[in-house]
Amino acid sequence: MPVDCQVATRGRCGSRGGGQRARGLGWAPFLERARREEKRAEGRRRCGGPASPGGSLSSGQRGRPGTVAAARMAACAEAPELVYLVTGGCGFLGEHVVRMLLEQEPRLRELRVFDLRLSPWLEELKTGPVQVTAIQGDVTQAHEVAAAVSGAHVVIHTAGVVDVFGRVSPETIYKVNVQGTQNVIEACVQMGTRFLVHTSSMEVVGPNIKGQPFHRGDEDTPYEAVHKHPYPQSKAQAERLVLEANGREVRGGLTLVTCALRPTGIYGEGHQIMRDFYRQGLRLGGRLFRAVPASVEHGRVYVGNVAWMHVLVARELEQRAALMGGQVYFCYDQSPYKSYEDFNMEFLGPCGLRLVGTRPLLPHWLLVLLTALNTLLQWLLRPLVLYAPLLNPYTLAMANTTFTVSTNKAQRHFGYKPLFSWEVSRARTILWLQGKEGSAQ
Ligand SMILES: NC(=O)c1ccc[n+]([C@@H]2O[C@H](COP(=O)([O-])OP(=O)(O)OC[C@H]3O[C@@H](n4cnc5c(N)ncnc54)[C@H](O)[C@@H]3O)[C@@H](O)[C@H]2O)c1
Ligand SMILES: CC(C)CCC[C@@H](C)[C@H]1CC[C@H]2[C@@H]3[C@H](O)C=C4C[C@@H](O)CC[C@]4(C)[C@H]3CC[C@]12C
Repeated sequence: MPVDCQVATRGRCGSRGGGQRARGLGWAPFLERARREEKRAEGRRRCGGPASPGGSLSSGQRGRPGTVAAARMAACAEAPELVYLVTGGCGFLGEHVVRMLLEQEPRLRELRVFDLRLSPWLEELKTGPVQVTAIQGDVTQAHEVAAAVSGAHVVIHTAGVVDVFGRVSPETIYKVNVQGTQNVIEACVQMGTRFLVHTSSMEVVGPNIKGQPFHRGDEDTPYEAVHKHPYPQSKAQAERLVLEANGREVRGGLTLVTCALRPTGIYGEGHQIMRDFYRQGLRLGGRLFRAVPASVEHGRVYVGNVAWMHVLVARELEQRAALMGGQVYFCYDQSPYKSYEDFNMEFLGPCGLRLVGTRPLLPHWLLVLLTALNTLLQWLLRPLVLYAPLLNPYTLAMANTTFTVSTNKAQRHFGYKPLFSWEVSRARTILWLQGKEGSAQ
């Protein structure tokens, strides 16, 4: 249920600037409510009033950074005001999607952020021109999802359990990732919400259990997608549900338009595994030891670009429903193709760490033995303590198997171009790692 709801004092049709990051919530509630009502009325006068969820989205602003104010003005002149729901909006990716929407979607009236655990940074967003509604809820609870979806024009479903370390039971992974996604679909159908963007994963494709390489493949590259691990299995099942739901009739008689995005390994501000490697390196006296060959390429993509792609897809889904509905898109940008460890060193190096060895220090068979030992320990210790190291048979196979994408499908279908260059993505990630800057906690 909505636990809070706030509209800021600036007109929704006015310039946005960087105002979303402003702090300070010291207004008296009644004064704020009055201003809110006044602004709403003004917005309605200037923008022609809100539309129903089943109504038209009226596309148009294929916004690039810096054009938001103009786009907002233009949007207000003709478009309805939109309500977006982001599930998992307090997660690593979710936070970036939320911030990106506030910066880059000029037609936004209300942004609902739905998550199991709400983050404190949501507070600062409530001082901007868009109504940010924080909803503490669980995607496995159909009624909670339905209540959150009710009245939304677009749902961006990023919520999920991301676990390849054995921290979460397979049952929970399935319940959240598959049943949760089904609940989101059913809520859209019941509530008449037409546009659903789902965060899938490259792991829906691979690496597969045979460890076959996928070298700069695209969405049509043939690959034997066979999984045993609960996480990729659940993501594959969820993606299938989303794609199959495309074209279903929603309340009001219109059809549901769905789309799935498949990021490769995401990095950027808020990436906890990167931080874990950083801390581990510091503990080891500023060194990390190479474990996988430098020749293995592992696909990575900057979180800001993944968020940007979500925002663009959501924006373009209506106008290009016939083309984009039921489609999958890999998330890509200009991040270089490198091994998992060499890529991490792009950030950890400038933070003072060193990767020791030009070749893996331990022979592969020993690493495999270590992963087996970790699996055994995890099982033995389970009744007493959760032992979930980074290295297990699955993560070793992932790091050891070339899996990179090279595609321009998103560009062809909806004009996607990365918003952040590799240099900027790298610099922002380094600053965050050093604790100097960055939105994600
Ligand atoms: N991190 C990656 O490298 C990566 C790569 C490809 C795809 N993805 C996908 O992107 C999405 C987001 O991943 P992330 O890395 O940001 O993970 P994350 O764990 O940081 O974020 C997931 C969010 O979902 C929320 N959530 C979990 N269970 C929930 C429930 N039952 N109800 C409501 N909210 C719930 C969590 O509280 C969290 O805020 C996931 O669907 C994941 O499969 C991630
Ligand atoms: C040096 C290695 C042997 C140490 C182990 C690295 C391991 C923890 C890394 C390697 C690959 C990583 C995954 C990959 O980037 C892609 C995804 C897809 C996404 O949907 C969820 C995250 C995940 C699984 C990364 C998790 C961490 C992995 C396994």
